Amino acid sequence: MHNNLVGFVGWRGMVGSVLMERMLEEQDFGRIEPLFFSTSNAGGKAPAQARNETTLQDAFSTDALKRCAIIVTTQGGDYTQAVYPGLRAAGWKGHWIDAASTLRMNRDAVIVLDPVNMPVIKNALARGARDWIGGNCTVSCMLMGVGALYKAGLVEWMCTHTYQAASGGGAQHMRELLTQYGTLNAEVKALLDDPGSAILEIDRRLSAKQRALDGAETTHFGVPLGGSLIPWIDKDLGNGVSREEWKGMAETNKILGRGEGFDAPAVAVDGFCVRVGAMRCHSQALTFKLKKNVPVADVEAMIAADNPWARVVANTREATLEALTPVAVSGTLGIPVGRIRKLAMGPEYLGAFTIGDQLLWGAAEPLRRMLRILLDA
Ligand SMILES: NC(=O)C1=CN([C@@H]2O[C@H](COP(=O)(O)OP(=O)(O)OC[C@H]3O[C@@H](n4cnc5c(N)ncnc54)[C@H](OP(=O)(O)O)[C@@H]3O)[C@@H](O)[C@H]2O)C=CC1
Ligand SMILES: N[C@@H](CC(=O)OP(=O)(O)O)C(=O)O
Repeated sequence: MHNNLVGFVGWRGMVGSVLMERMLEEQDFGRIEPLFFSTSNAGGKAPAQARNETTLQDAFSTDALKRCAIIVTTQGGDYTQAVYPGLRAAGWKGHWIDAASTLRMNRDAVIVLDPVNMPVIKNALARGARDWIGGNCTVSCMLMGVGALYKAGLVEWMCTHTYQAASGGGAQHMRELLTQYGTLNAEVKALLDDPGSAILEIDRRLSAKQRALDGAETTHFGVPLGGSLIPWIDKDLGNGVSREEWKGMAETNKILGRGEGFDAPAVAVDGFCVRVGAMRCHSQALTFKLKKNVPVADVEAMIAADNPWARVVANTREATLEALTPVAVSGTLGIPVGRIRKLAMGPEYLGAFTIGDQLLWGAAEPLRRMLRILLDA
């Protein structure tokens, strides 16, 4: 095993491309010798970041993968399932950093989000852990925003209702959403151009077109998302809960070092996960039952002080429209938390709204930072 050889699988995909961009911005490639893999073009030319290893390696070759001290994969769960068990069975003892959910709940795997769970990561490093998995995008973005309340032990339970972007499904889903918007616009364009046209006629035609969108325009979402929403994300667990909703509680607690396998009891987290027509930011409306009545100003101060990316947005209309929308957040590492206020149910009930770019903190950034942690260890 070559000491600073870091393998990258999935680097040209959507999450992988965001990871490459961030690594270039942070000059991470100066610390490593990258080895680029491909599932479709082994033997081809590696990207410009390659230095000595300029040929794409076969991502299914255990021998090629075994050369790496660290493997970072953003290729997806099917790839992890196909390759990881055989690689470990072949005796590979390197570090595996992965965006996919496949290994997340394995006993020995750590869900990495170091601004929130550095102690959990350090403990795992000390006991020789080697599997470092990025969390679900909604969970990671939420904890980057309001992790301070969990760290302070203030949360009795949390209910989250999400507004998740098309990008969570992948690049093809983003394209499909935009295609739908285009088709719908074209359907009513002439009426829109005529200021005297009747809005109910526009609405009637639009609804008819949405219902009539052909299969080619709903291949990925299954139904129209443009001008609509889909209150189900990921698999049906068969008990009325979607897999995305199940991850909310399972992953939040695992990231925080609570629940099964840890000494601290789990915090109840539940709610509904909804796909909306946003591009790459996941938004969430949060309801907390706090263990005690904490003044809003104290909550705001804790969130603002927790990490350099969480930002409190004043609970005013003007500030909300300026800073608390997917459009304002997209492509940035900032995690705004706004609409912070006490709810009518009582002084322990707190509401908040938070947004995160699900390709940055939701996917690529925790992996990039875990690589740095391993390089610094
Ligand atoms: N999308 C998301 O929001 C999140 C995704 N993840 C995880 O990351 C995994 C990868 O997601 P994502 O990046 O969206 O997947 P992509 O579909 O964008 O990329 C996955 C792979 O597809 C291959 N590919 C085929 N055609 C193309 C093309 N035209 N352009 C680029 N790549 C192409 C590439 O492999 P090759 O180069 O080998 O051909 C690439 O690495 C997911 O399966 C999931 O496990 C995790 C969190 C969030
Ligand atoms: N399921 C998320 C995206 C994702 O990839 O999540 P996970 O990494 O938990 O499978 C979404 O659709 O928005």
